[in-house]
Amino acid sequence: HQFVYLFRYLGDEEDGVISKVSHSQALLTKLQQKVKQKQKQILAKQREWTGEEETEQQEVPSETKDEKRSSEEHQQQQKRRRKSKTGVLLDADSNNSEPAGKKRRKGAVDKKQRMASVSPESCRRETEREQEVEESNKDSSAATGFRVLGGFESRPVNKATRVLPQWLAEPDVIHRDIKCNLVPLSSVSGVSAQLLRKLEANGIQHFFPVQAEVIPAILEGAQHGLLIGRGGYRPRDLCVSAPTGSGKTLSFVIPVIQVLMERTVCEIRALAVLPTKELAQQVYKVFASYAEGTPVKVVMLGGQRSFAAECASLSEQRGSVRCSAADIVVVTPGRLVDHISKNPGFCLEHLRFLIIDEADRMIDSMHQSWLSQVLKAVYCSAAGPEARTLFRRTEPACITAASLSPGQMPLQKLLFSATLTQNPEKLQQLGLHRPQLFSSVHGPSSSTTAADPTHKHERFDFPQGLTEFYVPCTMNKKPLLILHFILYLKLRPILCFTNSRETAHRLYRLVQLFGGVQAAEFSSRLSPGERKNTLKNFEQGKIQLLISTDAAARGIDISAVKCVVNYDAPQYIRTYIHRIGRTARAGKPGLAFTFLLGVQENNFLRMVMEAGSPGVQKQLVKPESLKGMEERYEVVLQELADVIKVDGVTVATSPFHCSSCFKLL
Ligand SMILES: Nc1ncnc2c1ncn2[C@@H]1O[C@H](COP(=O)(O)OP(=O)(O)OP(=O)(O)O)[C@@H](O)[C@H]1O
Repeated sequence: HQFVYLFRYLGDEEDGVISKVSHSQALLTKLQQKVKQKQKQILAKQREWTGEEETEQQEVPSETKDEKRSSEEHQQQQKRRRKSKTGVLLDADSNNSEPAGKKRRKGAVDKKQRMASVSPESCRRETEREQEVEESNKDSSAATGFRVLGGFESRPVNKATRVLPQWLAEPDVIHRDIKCNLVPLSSVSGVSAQLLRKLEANGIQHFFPVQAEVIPAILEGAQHGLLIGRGGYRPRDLCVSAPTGSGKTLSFVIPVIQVLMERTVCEIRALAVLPTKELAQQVYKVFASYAEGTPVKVVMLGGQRSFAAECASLSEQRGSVRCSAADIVVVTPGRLVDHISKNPGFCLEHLRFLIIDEADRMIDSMHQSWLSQVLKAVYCSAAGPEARTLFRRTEPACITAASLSPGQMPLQKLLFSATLTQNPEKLQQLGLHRPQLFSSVHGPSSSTTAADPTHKHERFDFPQGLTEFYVPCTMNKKPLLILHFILYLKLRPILCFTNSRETAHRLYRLVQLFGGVQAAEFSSRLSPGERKNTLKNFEQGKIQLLISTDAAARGIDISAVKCVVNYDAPQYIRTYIHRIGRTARAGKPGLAFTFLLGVQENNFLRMVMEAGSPGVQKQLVKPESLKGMEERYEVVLQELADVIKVDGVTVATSPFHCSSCFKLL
């Protein structure tokens, strides 16, 4: 294009030379002259920028006004072209606002900095490469009169290594093997006889490894009373990453009740935030059970009752004084924000513990800004008259002699998850104070990988008693497989996960129509009351097959679940870990099956192995094993189409969306 442009430009200009030599030769000569002129101009301008005397400029024949304009236009066009091709200017440009000399100096500095940050060997290679490019540029410049741009060949780039903060890279290790690392209750000091008796009464003879590590750490932070931590400093925030079913709940319930047992003030001093109503209900039950018989009061705010009823449950009349009826509040983020903003009686100024269970999921729900609202409510008295009271607290800042006197009521954050993120940017959103991480390791062979901060994939712990299988299948065999598991292999109760509530509902209807299995569904199609009853029935053994969305994937503790089936393969490793973690809890054995279509096999197996799974075994089900059910299945599919129509399930949102495709369910 540049050539075409220049030829056209030169062709418009008639002069006497053209009549003597051939047209093309004349054009070429003219072109070379123009290029030389341009180079001289650029050189002159560079000198001008660098403060040198402009001498050669005068030797350049002066251009007519039109030529100048055309030349400028040409430059502009070239510049635009270069920009659009490479995104950057590759040559010294007189229209550039940055002086060329300055550019050169900057380039040299950049290069120096680059050189300083790489190894001597790569330094040498880079210099050699640049010299080669320069040499070839010189040769071609001499031959053609053009400056040849270069240096576009692909070069190896030094990989950036991920460096974790020390607290994440070097955690306090929790033993993964529960059974071999049970700790006698009496070995953990600081737990009152009353709580120990309660533990024993609930069938707990030993502490699990996570409890033996975390309970003393929380108690230590409150050893010198509620006001100060060890050595007079604010206690460190704690993060706990331990496998599903390893007993994380008791590792915060016991020490928090222990610390708050001396009921010095009637105020909310612990807040446990959980992502769903069902989980909040479950944790509330554990808190309530261990707080019974102590002065500590626990209140649940999950939206099951009216807002007014929840407000009333938070305060009580003591003579003429109204005070908090709750020491510990268990809450979901939505309801928490409602109480902070609409309930004037909801006071967090005395909050000592903020427990964030399923912390990675809670970080993802940070858009609800629940944490910033909690912190605002916690530190709101700093500027008011209460600022002079014993419980004065200010926003955490640098520790100075002045900031430590008088003592402040600290707020300690306690984070728990089986899949705690290692992403420092995500964790930063929580504003952790000198965090301490407790984490389990993956066994001797892979422990170095787990601790290796440069490892590309996040690795997690899998429950020890768990055996993982995958079942290769086709879409239309999936319902038959689940029926086969229940009716012939007698694997029950089964917790079965689908990726959508529509699939959960249709599968539930199909199993119902097929008969012979007590099934139920669990998803957002159900009201909170219905979900609560369904879980209760499942726990009591009244349901053999519970077909659920990921609503039941996290935290739900039902010890009877012997088998988890991923009817739909999970998309994310975290989802997989939480789903399969509904079985093999508390060191018990459990089975997890994942139904995989041919196209899913490789990706799924890679994802699971990279996450640190000890291995997923292939489980083949012979087609003959399903033969006996096929006739009935065909009949049921016809009935199902009508049932689904009545139920009003949006067929279009489903992957099985035409009547013939119901066969694919
Ligand atoms: N020391 C113990 N001895 C016996 N059973 C225990 C002990 N600690 C906890 N458990 C039981 O282990 C089960 C799992 O505990 P918990 O629900 O706290 O696990 P978790 O680590 O929170 O799991 P998830 O990550 O799935 O939420 C519960 O039924 C609990 O009662």
